[in-house]
Amino acid sequence: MSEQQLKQHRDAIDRIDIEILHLLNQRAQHAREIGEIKGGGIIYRPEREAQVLRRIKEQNPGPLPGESVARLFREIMSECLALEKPLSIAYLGPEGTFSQLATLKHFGHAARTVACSSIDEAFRLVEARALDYVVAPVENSTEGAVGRTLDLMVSTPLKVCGEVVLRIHHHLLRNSAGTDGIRRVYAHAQALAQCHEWLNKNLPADVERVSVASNAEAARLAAEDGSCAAIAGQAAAERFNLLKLAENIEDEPNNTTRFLVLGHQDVGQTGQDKTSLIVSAPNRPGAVHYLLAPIADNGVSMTKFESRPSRAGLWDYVFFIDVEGHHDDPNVAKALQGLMERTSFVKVLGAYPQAVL
Ligand SMILES: O=C(O)C(=O)C[C@]1(C(=O)O)C=C[C@@H](O)C=C1
Repeated sequence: MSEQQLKQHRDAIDRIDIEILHLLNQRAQHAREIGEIKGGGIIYRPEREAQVLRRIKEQNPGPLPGESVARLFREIMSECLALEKPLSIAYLGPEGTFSQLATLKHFGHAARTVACSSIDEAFRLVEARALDYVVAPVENSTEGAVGRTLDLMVSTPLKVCGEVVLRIHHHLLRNSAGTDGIRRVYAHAQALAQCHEWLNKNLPADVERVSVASNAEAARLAAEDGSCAAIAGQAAAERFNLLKLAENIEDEPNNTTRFLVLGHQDVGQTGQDKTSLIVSAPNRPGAVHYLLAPIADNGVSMTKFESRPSRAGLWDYVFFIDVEGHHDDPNVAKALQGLMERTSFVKVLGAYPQAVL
């Protein structure tokens, strides 16, 4: 390519950048005015955000991939929303955990993310309205349910208003190159379990595996001691300036964690929603089958079914159910009505848009 052709393209990019800049600010101005119309009411509108992102993906002419343009618009909306009112989001800290990554993926980088020392504390701060929303891990594709989040959902007055699905990649991290001299590997218990096969194959048997409270804590410990390594994600590697000795060491390549976003609001329909609920059933043969019949009878698909012992009575169970659709969609509303006629305890946790990113 000649110098002259290069210059032509760069001149075009310069012009386009200024156009984008003006358009972005026009967009921000509209958001600011919407903020005034809302007048101190609820600023964050998950249903509208999902519609904006879906529309961008559908209408994207390329060559940029749909996922990439959606990510860019995620950040644009995050900045526009912050002009209306900056949001504060509680997550299970410390900084650099997958929970923080999930929070940023869902709310964008203009949101203020607040690291909490436990999932309980994160819920409590939002329940007390000290922070606006909480992002809590609820299930992992290899490790299953996150029990503490499920237990908190039974009693919280908060409502589910969104979901985030995050691909989990684990790396082996150290403060110097090479695996020689590693005596110990720190990781969260779930990360140790998710990388079990890889560790068996790639590290000597006498390397001690020590579970700690979070992957970020593991990275912090490895940063301090050259004879230790950590298993953690990209964010923790960056935060503690560690080298990646091996990337993507999780045994299951499709390892994903699903998080729920909880706040104080009901979310409207978008046409591609989920509803989460908790029901109880007595410990009797056929009880669950009888209870769930209205879901199938109304053509509603169930995307999750998780049982946990109820704390109320010995051997009674509560069931965490996700169905496709919004509780105001006619078929879902009928299914819920049927459920309520068959059990004494149904708690609708919320209806929210299916994850877009
Ligand atoms: O449409 C709104 O209600 C807005 O406030 C605008 C906007 C956006 O930037 O598109 C910003 C924040 C909301 O969560 C949804 C959308």
